[in-house]
Amino acid sequence: MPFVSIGGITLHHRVIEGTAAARPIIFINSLGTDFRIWDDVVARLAGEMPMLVYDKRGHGLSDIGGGVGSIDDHVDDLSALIDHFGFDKVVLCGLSVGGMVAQGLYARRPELVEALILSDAAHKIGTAESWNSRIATVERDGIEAIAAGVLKVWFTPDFHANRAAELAGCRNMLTRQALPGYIGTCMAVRDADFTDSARRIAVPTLCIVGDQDGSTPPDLVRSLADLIPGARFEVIRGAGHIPCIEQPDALTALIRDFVASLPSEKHAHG
Ligand SMILES: O=C(O)CC1=CCC(=O)O1
Repeated sequence: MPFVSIGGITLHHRVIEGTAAARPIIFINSLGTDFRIWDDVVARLAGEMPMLVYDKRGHGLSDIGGGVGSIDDHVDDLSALIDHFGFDKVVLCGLSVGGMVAQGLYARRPELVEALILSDAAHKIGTAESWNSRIATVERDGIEAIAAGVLKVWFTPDFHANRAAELAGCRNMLTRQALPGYIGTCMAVRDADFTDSARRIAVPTLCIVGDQDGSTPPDLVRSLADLIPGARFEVIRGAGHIPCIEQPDALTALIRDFVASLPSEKHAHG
């Protein structure tokens, strides 16, 4: 079974084999989702590069973990996973809070990171007030109470109008996350600020955003890209906060092109 227990936490993951000549990419999911959000991207990249997807703690089939949630806990898990699989260097692709976890891993263990792909992520997301209000609502009324609002920022009006089955499935994914895991991750996002460390990122970085992202809008993601020396900034048209579900072709093309541009020997095969 695709589970590993490290640092007292059991993490659910999936390894997708790819050519050993390419660096592995690790995909990190966002708040209220599990690793299935990457399915359509991983299917398109299959065979090109090794990939690892995992449910970050508190989500999917991974453990919730104890105590108050912090980005450091998520970084601990990712760091331990990289060691567990024996990767010497990886490309990290994180969505939203997943992009914060990627920034945190780079800040702690930069030698492990060849490049960063930060999708709909920022150095700081939301305000303490907005997160405290969300936490209070879900503590009182459950994730159901915020689901309609969250789905509005996740997906465009076009997705809502034309992809009813996927919308319903994503709603199930959101509302079925464990409440303590969801709340812990809200706390982690609330307390995270990578403004200073973003300025010190010294690996190739691609910042991507959906043009209709209502959570980390294009201007915010652009401001992250502006902080990171040499970062590339790309907008995906017709996407909200989760381009890997809404526009997997466009996201995959950006990932493929970015990875092919990396200077390392591992990618020299083209
Ligand atoms: O669910 C949301 O509101 C969007 C989001 C913020 C951080 C994250 O990971 O997702």
